[in-house]
Amino acid sequence: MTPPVPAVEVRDLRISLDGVPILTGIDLAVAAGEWVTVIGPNGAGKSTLLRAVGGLLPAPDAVRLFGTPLGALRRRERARVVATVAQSPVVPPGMAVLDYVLLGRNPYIAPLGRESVADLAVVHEVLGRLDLAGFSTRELATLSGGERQRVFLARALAQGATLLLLDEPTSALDIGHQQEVLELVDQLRRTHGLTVLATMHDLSIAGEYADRMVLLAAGRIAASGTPEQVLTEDLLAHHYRAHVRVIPGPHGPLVLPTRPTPPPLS
Ligand SMILES: Nc1ncnc2c1ncn2[C@@H]1O[C@H](COP(=O)(O)OP(=O)(O)OP(=O)(O)O)[C@@H](O)[C@H]1O
Repeated sequence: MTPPVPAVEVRDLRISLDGVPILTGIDLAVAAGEWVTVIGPNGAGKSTLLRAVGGLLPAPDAVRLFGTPLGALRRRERARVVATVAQSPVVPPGMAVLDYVLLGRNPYIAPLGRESVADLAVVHEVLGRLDLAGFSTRELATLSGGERQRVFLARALAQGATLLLLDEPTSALDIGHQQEVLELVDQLRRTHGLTVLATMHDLSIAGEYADRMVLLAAGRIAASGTPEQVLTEDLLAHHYRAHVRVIPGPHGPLVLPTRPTPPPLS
């Protein structure tokens, strides 16, 4: 039997930016329906990896989405397959929330055409799911950081792509909204077969939702495997230079930062 085609297949990905090597020799496969979270210290290359997988950096042959090389997908085709929530998306000045989320439907609207009733229905449904219905006429720039982050996710969900790339999707959210958003993504994964490739700095939350994790350090994969295999005190101490305790939790390891013993007062 031939193995199923992965949603994401990255082979020997090398990215340099302004002549500086950022990613070197990355190999990664994400199965359809899987949730993989990339962790790693600041500057490790996590966002760069997501941008390359999303087609926002040139990697036409090193990345395949559902078996098709990125370079063979036209922009509109690509947008129906993969939706990205960037770390700090551009906020168009003066744009209302509803119009911004409607941008997610562009891959389905003919050039110079108008959105259909079905497009608007998708947008309203997504706004409702993300607790944003009351914000639809508000100017996006006036929302709080957390409200805006939910709008960015809403736009990606309205895109109807089967692969979601989430770069720090919950960094501005309070713990209630963090759980709400991640539970929604997980629910969509189960009901709609979404595949998720995410980056996160909150390691305990990352481990609770991911099937597999990848630890990126200095542009290379330093470890990958289940959350239990990657979230170890030794790996985190080595790559983050952090003092942590890792204890078993009900849905994955819990990573607790612990202060190093302070020197005695002289
Ligand atoms: N245009 C550029 N020219 C040179 N270096 C760049 C450029 N863009 C990004 N970099 C560098 O690439 C490295 C990886 O950046 P990236 O944003 O992918 O890291 P990250 O792991 O997502 O970090 P963080 O956790 O801080 O968000 C960083 O050292 C960054 O300074």
